[in-house]
Amino acid sequence: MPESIPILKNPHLDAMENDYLYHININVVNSRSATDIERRFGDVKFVCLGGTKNRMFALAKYLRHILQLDNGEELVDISESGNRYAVYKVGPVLCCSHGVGMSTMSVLLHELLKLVRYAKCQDPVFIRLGTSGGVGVTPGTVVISKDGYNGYLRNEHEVAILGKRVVRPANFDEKLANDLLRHAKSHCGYDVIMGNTMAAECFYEGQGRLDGASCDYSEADKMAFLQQLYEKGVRNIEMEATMFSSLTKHVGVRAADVCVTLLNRLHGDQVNLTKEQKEDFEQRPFSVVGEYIKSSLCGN
Ligand SMILES: O=P(O)(O)O[C@@H]1C[C@H](O)[C@@H](CO)O1
Ligand SMILES: O=c1cc[nH]c(=O)[nH]1
Repeated sequence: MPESIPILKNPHLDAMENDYLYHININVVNSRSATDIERRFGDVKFVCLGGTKNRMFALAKYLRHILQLDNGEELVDISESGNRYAVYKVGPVLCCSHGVGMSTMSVLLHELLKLVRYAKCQDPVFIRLGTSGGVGVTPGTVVISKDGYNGYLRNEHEVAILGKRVVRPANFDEKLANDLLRHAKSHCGYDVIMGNTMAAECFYEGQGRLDGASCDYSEADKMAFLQQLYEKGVRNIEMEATMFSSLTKHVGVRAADVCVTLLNRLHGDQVNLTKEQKEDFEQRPFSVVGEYIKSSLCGN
């Protein structure tokens, strides 16, 4: 497949002289030929995303090591002055924190998608490395998402635009997901599976938990809901997959969601891991995605 530069899906961008990517504090001057942005970011091939700044710092350190790009210099958060998100650049990879949930992630995603367009990146791939609640799987299992399901158990993302309900399909790139799975199976000593992912608007009631500040349903209702999810092939629940898959698909950029499960929701609601267990689990998506990136950069 020939490589291509992301075009996105907004004709107004072509008419803009400059574009200030406000939340990551990157100013794109003369956006039609932004040579400075091309020089700084034109080599980016992978944009990795995850909830927290610390995790993305750890990911950047890990990638720097396995890609043999550690020059001993301090890793710099290039968006620190934006006061919202953290962005680290490790050679051709950006590692970016997106916060909790679709609304915070979508702001960052719009700006990063525009960044790779202005920088003329060749066929960049966006990958979320997250945590999630498992549905019928052993904690620690890594789920590579096939399709995203929303809180109504529909394989779509719904967004209000100009007072109207706009519904877009929520599917991840099939080939990318299969490639990630194939690579993972060849080197991971833990379970890595393909499954559908439900993205909830809320960690508590939206994910059918019994331990939120409010809950108007019974344990039997919760279990029936989780069973319904399982029957739809959903193997994990997090808070970003539908927005992430639908926006990237809509603008023609390949994306994948690789999340470790911290618990099996069929057995409870509380996340009760030790610090060491959590670190071990969070490392798993690093290894799945890191090895994939390494082999892709080597042309395998
Ligand atoms: O990448 P993270 O671990 O932030 O993803 C999940 C989904 C929510 O953002 C958050 C809820 O605890 O964790
Ligand atoms: O159960 C969980 C665990 C992590 N993240 C979620 O969104 N849900």
